[in-house]
Parts: sequence; C-alpha cells; structure tokens
Amino acid sequence: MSLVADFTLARGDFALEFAATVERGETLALVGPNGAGKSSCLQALGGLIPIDAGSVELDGRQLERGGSRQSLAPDQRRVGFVFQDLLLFPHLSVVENVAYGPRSRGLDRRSARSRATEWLERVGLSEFAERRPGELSGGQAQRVALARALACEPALLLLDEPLSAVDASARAELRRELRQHLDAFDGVRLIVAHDAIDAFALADRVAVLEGGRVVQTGTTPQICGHPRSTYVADLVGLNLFRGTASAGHLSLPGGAELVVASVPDGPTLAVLHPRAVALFRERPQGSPRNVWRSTVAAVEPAIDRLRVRFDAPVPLVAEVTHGAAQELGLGPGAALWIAVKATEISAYSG
Ligand SMILES: Nc1ncnc2c1ncn2[C@@H]1O[C@H](COP(=O)(O)OP(=O)(O)OP(=O)(O)O)[C@@H](O)[C@H]1O
Repeated sequence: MSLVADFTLARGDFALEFAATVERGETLALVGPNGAGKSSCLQALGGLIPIDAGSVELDGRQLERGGSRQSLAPDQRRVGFVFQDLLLFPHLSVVENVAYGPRSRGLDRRSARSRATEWLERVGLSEFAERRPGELSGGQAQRVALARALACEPALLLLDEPLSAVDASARAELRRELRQHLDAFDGVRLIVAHDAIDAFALADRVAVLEGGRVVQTGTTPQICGHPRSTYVADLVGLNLFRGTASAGHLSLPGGAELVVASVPDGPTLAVLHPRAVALFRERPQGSPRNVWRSTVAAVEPAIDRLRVRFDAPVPLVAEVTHGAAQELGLGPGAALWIAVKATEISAYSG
C-alpha cells in the first residue's frame, strides 16, 4: 500500500511536475531552494490546490485525476497536515484543537475528546490540555499540531517544515521526538524540510525539487555521496564539479582542469570534501596532482572550523582549523596555493 503520485500543475507562470511512489511506513522528505514547488506539491496531494494532469492514488484509491473533475475534497482523502505556521485555532483549547478533526469527521463529542486526550498523552502534553495555543511554546504547539493531524487517523501525513516555528535549542530534541512519532505512524509520510539535518534525520528517502521538477531522489548515502546539482552539494556541504572527463582529466566550464582518479570519459560530476582541500602560502612540493594558485573570496565560520571560498580558476570551498587559518594569514584577498589529491575527488557519470 502506498502513495502513487504523478502529476503536473501550474500556478501562474510556475509549472510543477512531480512523480513519486512512497510506501506505507516510509518517510519521503522534499528539499529544494525557495520557490522550487515543495509546498505546492503537498497542497496538491492534500487536495488544497487542483492538479492539471496526471493522478494521485493512495492505497489503491484514486484521490484525483487531472482534468476530469474527479477529485476528492481534502476531508475525504484521509490526509493529515502539519503546516509550518501550525494553524491551531487560537480560540479553542489544546484538547479542543486536537478533537476538532475527529469531531468534524462525525465522531461524537465524548469519543472525540477521549481520542484527543489519548493523543495529547502520546505527545507528552496532557497537562496542557486546557490551555490556549497562545500559551504554548513553539515546540509544544508543534506537538499539538502533530497530535491534531494524527488524531484523524490519516493514511497520509503531510508535514510542511514542521520544525520551523521552533528555536534552535529545542530543535534537536523535537526532531528526535518527531522521528519517533513518524516511525510509530504506519501510513505514508511526506515532509518538506528546509534544513539538511531535518531532511536526513527524519526521512528514509529524500527527493530534491528544483524549478518545479524532481532532479534527484535517493537515500541519504545516495544523495550525499552523489549529489547531482550544486544545490544538493551545498546542502550536504560538499564541492561539486560538473565537466567532461577524458583520460583521467576533468575539464571544467571555465577552462580549468582537474586530475581525477578512475573516471569514465564523458559528462561527469565530481565531489570533493572541503576538508580534503589543502592550502599553502608557498607552492607545495610533492605528490598532489592538482595544484593551483587562487585568491580567497570569503571566509565564514563553521562550528569548530572556517570555510574558505575561492571563486577562480576552480570555484570551491576549503575547510581549515582556526590554527591553520592564522598560520596562512587567511582573509579575503589573500593569495594562496591550493592542492588536492586526485584520489580525494570522487567522480561519477553526470
Ligand atoms: N497562491 C499562489 N498563487 C500563485 N502562485 C503561487 C502561490 N503560491 C505559490 N505560488 C508560486 O508557486 C511557486 C512555488 O512555490 P512553493 O511555495 O510551492 O515553493 P516552495 O518550494 O515551497 O518554496 P519555499 O521554500 O519558499 O516555501 C513559486 O514560484 C510561487 O511564487
């Protein structure tokens, strides 16, 4: 049993083309730059905006067929939503918020309330049942929104940046909890994540949307090991090169060339970890096969290290320790030698 979606839709000038199959018990994360179509995709699956062509099926039931007026309303789709702004009813108590869905699906008041109470217990919020949403922290409100979605016993759970209302200090804990709740839910789950950590921590597979199209789908190791676009490489913190390989040499668009180990000839993608980029004040002696001189474009702090950006002749990022940065006299405009071993660049057909 699963979600099988294959559809197109247009919103003004924007065109979305989405196809994915997600199994029950599986979480697919949608990632992509702003405006890529992630929210539109969830809205279409939930029946909030119409598709133009194609179809959406859930557990063998057709939810919508494009252009045919065959479209189930959102409340007939067995879909639960958690939106980034959560959209809790401010005038209802927490327990009434959670009971609202079951109630509007025909459950009597007492049963709906008892189901809501059960869900509040599961997300650890029993003692907040009578509060108003305005009296909750971001993390508590997020748990209420999740309980409210799950209380309707959906077959498909759609979460649009569910952790965005939560401050950084509470995020890690809430992410762990959310993963547990997702694992305990046996339906299909789709989550829009802005942050790579959220996507990779919460999902079994990740689909990358760019410009309204799915450009890559895979598990975390597949995506991290073989990013197919600059956006994905940036997301996972890697340098990505796209060029043409010939006899172990990768020619890049600006005219630069890298020596790479074992790569078939033809269009090629190659990744390089920023920590594998060595920086020197003087031209290094010895074995690295790729050595060139470049000027520092920018330096940014990254937890215990510094990320150093170079724009030409090969655009890349290097990561160095604070100690090394001092020795190198690092700063924008500094001219340095860059060395990369051919074996540190992993290349694959592009
Ligand atoms: N209500 C709307 N009416 C018309 N166009 C819309 C509407 N909502 C979104 N769009 C357009 O659809 C495109 C995709 O937007 P969408 O919100 O789906 O992207 P997203 O990937 O979720 O972006 P973000 O990460 O910024 O939330 C954008 O170009 C946007 O301008």
